Amino acid sequence: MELQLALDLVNIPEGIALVKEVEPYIDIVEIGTPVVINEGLKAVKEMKAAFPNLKVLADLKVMDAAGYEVMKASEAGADIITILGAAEDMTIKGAVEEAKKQGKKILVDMIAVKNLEQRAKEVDELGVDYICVHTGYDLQAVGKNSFEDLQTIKRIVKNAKTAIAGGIKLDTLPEVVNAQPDLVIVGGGITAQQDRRAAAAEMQKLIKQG
Ligand SMILES: O=C([C@H](O)CO)[C@H](O)[C@H](O)COP(=O)(O)O
Repeated sequence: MELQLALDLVNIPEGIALVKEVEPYIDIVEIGTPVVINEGLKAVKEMKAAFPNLKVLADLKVMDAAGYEVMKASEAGADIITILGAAEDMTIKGAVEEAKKQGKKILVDMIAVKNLEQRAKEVDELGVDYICVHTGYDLQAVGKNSFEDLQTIKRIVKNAKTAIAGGIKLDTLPEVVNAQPDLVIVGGGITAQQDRRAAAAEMQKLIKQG
């Protein structure tokens, strides 16, 4: 099980400073969608240059023209690129094909997918690397989480690795770890804590024990 730190509400220097605090405890650093919108793929490039030993995920949430977007993110240094599960099959196939060419991985974000069982099965057959259940900020705000959805994809997915994102905190991490995803994605559960290093260290401990 791996731990991914999601950076969403920072600029590039703040992001780099934050990763410096928690580097020993994380496996992957995510350049979140808001950071990509504000800073572009330069954020991926600078993060990879600052931390060549960490995997960098570009949270592009690709919906169309995946071959081109995956190529650009790969050129910037991303190791993993996200695409939406709601995208057309041919878009997801395009992403997988380009990622293979570039030696990169594709994570499918199942945010807002209505028939999770059916879509997870379909997407799994398209050869993606990760399938991620995700409760976005808007549904977190009304008290939702993806813990049940994680059980669902653990049952359905046969080939891809499983991942979970959205509002995971230290007190809810044990429930997540119990379900044994391959990847746990945490943003505010680390970045919004007073002692980020301690939060990340504790999370890594729970994940490695699990
Ligand atoms: O993907 C995310 C969200 O859609 C904003 O881009 C976050 O990175 C993801 O939800 C993890 O962040 P937290 O919910 O703060 O843990």
